[in-house]
Amino acid sequence: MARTRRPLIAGNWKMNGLRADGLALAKGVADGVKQAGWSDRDVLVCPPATLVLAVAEAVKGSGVLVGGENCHAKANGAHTGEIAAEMLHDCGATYVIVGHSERRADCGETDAIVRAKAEAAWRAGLVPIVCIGETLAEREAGKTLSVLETQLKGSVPAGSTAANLVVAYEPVWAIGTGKTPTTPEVAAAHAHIRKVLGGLTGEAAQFRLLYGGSVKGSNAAELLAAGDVDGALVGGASLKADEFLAIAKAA
Ligand SMILES: O=C(CO)COP(=O)(O)O
Repeated sequence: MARTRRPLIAGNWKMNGLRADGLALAKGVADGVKQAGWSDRDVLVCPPATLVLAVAEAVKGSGVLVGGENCHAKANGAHTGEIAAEMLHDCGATYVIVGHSERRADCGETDAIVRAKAEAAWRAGLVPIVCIGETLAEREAGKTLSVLETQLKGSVPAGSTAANLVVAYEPVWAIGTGKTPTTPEVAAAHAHIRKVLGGLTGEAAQFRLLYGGSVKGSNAAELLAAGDVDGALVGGASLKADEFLAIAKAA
């Protein structure tokens, strides 16, 4: 299929992976990507912070990109346990996920905090992947599109372009549940996201919009073919090299 936007398949490993497993997974992905020789899509792995440096070294030369799962808004300072975007960049990352719903829920991250983190990513030379998505209660109340719009307006900084920012639509109720929206529902959400981004930035057509939430090898082709979907943000299925590669192949 002719695409105007370069697909991005991103794996979010979440809080999974000790060194041996993480390195084996990274090598498996790197070998598969090298063998496939893709020049028409990006494959990104986002390991826990403890593995960013080792994974970046393990995938060097394969074309696989590396990202962080989160960053702090500040470049340094008295923030015990936090990780600056500059530190991720220093370890070989080129992307960072910000505003994942697990962090919004677990750590109370607001749209304003997410926006500050996206700006921090730019400061460090990283591309932020800004996550948005409705809860089941919001979907059932018919509020999906308005929730996405509010999150976008609050989380996407001024100065965002298709080259410096990616948006991931992850319905909270689809994460880790095996449930997914229907293809028309995904397409409707992505069309709305693109429209809102157009209003915010004036250049919506080229933005890469990822779908995330229970993406697997078996449903990737269908989800990736939905209108305005330019890739996937994959959780559980990114922990198996073969399955993650199958998803990347479907892009
Ligand atoms: O949260 C996700 C990716 O960021 C999706 O997780 P699952 O693919 O495990 O549903």
